[in-house]
Amino acid sequence: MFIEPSLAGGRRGWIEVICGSMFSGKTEELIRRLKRARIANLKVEIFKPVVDTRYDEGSIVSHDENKIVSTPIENSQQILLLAQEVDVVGIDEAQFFDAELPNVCDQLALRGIRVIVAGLDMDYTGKPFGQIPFMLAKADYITKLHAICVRCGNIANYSFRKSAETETLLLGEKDLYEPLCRHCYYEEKIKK
Ligand SMILES: Nc1ncnc2c1ncn2[C@@H]1O[C@H](COP(=O)(O)OP(=O)(O)O)[C@@H](O)[C@H]1O
Ligand SMILES: Cc1cn([C@H]2C[C@H](O)[C@@H](COP(=O)(O)O)O2)c(=O)[nH]c1=O
Ligand SMILES: [Zn+2]
Repeated sequence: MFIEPSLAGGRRGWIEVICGSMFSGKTEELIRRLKRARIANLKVEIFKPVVDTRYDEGSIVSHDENKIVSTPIENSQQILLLAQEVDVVGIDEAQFFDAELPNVCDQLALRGIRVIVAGLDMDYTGKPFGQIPFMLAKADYITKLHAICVRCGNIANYSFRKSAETETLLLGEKDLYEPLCRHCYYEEKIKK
């Protein structure tokens, strides 16, 4: 389990990245860290891309319906304007943000802000997703989570798309995606 670094020795910003497949617990872990920051009386702001309209427009919501209020934004630069006087910034579904995201997170960390970014590390084809690989390169702390493979029960790091659509951005849940281990993922891919 991730334990917050000590703030002793003055205020220093840093970047945490939580990555993994769908259903691996990224949103739950993000919410857990943000709630603990609030318990510590830190000022927290939470952002998600406006394209993610699943569940609730004004909150981030986990697959188990654990939720926390967030601000939907069009682009990553808006975070710089909206995150004034805050101690902690949380960003969910970060794979959907634009190419400025790593730079924005660097600037926030330089302001002394703790930045916690959660997102899918791979898209449905198994390729690195959006800015997440760049965020992993910049991160001070990385947590990779795993779901459970719905075919064999091993740990899953792939998000298998069940439908034939080929666009990268396709919002969905269990209707469209299932978490699979490497072995089961490639077995399914061959069948397609
Ligand atoms: N195959 C699965 N493996 C693990 N968790 C699953 C699975 N299917 C459903 N879940 C549920 O999803 C929850 C994680 O949801 P969430 O934090 O929203 O994940 P993520 O943001 O990574 O998609 C788990 O606590 C569990 O209750
Ligand atoms: C793999 C993959 C996923 N998506 C979409 C599907 C969901 O709406 C989100 C991921 O949500 P989660 O909190 O990680 O479960 O992303 C996509 O658009 N394209 C993909 O390749
Ligand atoms: Zn499997």
